[in-house]
Amino acid sequence: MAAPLPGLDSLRQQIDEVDLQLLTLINQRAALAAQVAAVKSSTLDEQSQGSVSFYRPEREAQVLRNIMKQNAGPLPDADVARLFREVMSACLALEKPLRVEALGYPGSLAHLAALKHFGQSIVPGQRTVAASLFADVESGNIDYAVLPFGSLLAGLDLSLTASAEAITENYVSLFLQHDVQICGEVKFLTARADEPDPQRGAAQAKAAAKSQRFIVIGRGAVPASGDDRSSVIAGIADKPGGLYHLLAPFDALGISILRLEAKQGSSALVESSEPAGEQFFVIDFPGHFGEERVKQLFEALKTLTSTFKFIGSYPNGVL
Ligand SMILES: O=C(O)C(=O)C[C@]1(C(=O)O)C=C[C@@H](O)C=C1
Repeated sequence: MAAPLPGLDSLRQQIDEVDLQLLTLINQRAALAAQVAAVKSSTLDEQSQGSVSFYRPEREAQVLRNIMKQNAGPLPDADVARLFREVMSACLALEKPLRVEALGYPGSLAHLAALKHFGQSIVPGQRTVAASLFADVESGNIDYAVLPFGSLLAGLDLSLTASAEAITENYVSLFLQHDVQICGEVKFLTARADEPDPQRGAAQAKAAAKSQRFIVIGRGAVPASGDDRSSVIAGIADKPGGLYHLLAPFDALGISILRLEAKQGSSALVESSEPAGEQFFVIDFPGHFGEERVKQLFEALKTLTSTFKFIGSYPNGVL
């Protein structure tokens, strides 16, 4: 015969006890984070060129990956990661509340992506013009911005995100004009690949699920997290074989390409100084700018391009 189930009152009493332990532990953690802040403030951070970076995306990615790796259940990895995401968000807010703005209206996907990436304890904002976000991140008016990026733009539900005018603004020219870097990516699955919408079919649902990607832009480089990707903008003369030659160093150095996006009609994108007929590519690949192989790649790409801009090494999205 099965052992009798414990009574409801006894179980709730145990939950109360565990909650108190959690409360103590969470506050212990917050007090440690406050000490980290004091240490950071007392040592100028080279990465941030003189100002203190309280937000450390590489460390946050490591913390969340570790939690997911150690998780023995019964809570699923994604749920524990979300809970720890919020704990870290509150700890960081104690160090310094971050001002994070999203490209989109309140409740837009970009806004939700900002909360997903940074947690609820940020000072959120949103706007519909990408250019002002780039300028304000660069000047320090805001700490970070979250923007839809890449092939996402094509399939995005405009009503959920921002005006068509805002999202078709060209990020390539903005990255070339402003000293900002990608410091994180947020994958946002609006349609789950395993639950296809019968109206659209499994293949489209999968494609849609994959396409929802946002980037976080900030100032300064992000140290390696151990599982990183990098992005560059490469401008080449728009002629046959150009892309073939551009990709040769990736092959030679054994670096795979995670994403390649062409920006056509580029002569109109960047203000007058650009040669007519230049074609831009945004290329994502695995690795961090501090790795020897990636340094060699950059040297090779510089010799093959009319415009070359490194736009960030950042942790592969965890949540
Ligand atoms: O490790 C740090 O640098 C911290 O500031 C602590 C902490 C955390 O709560 O774990 C908080 C904010 C950072 O973004 C990363 C991690």
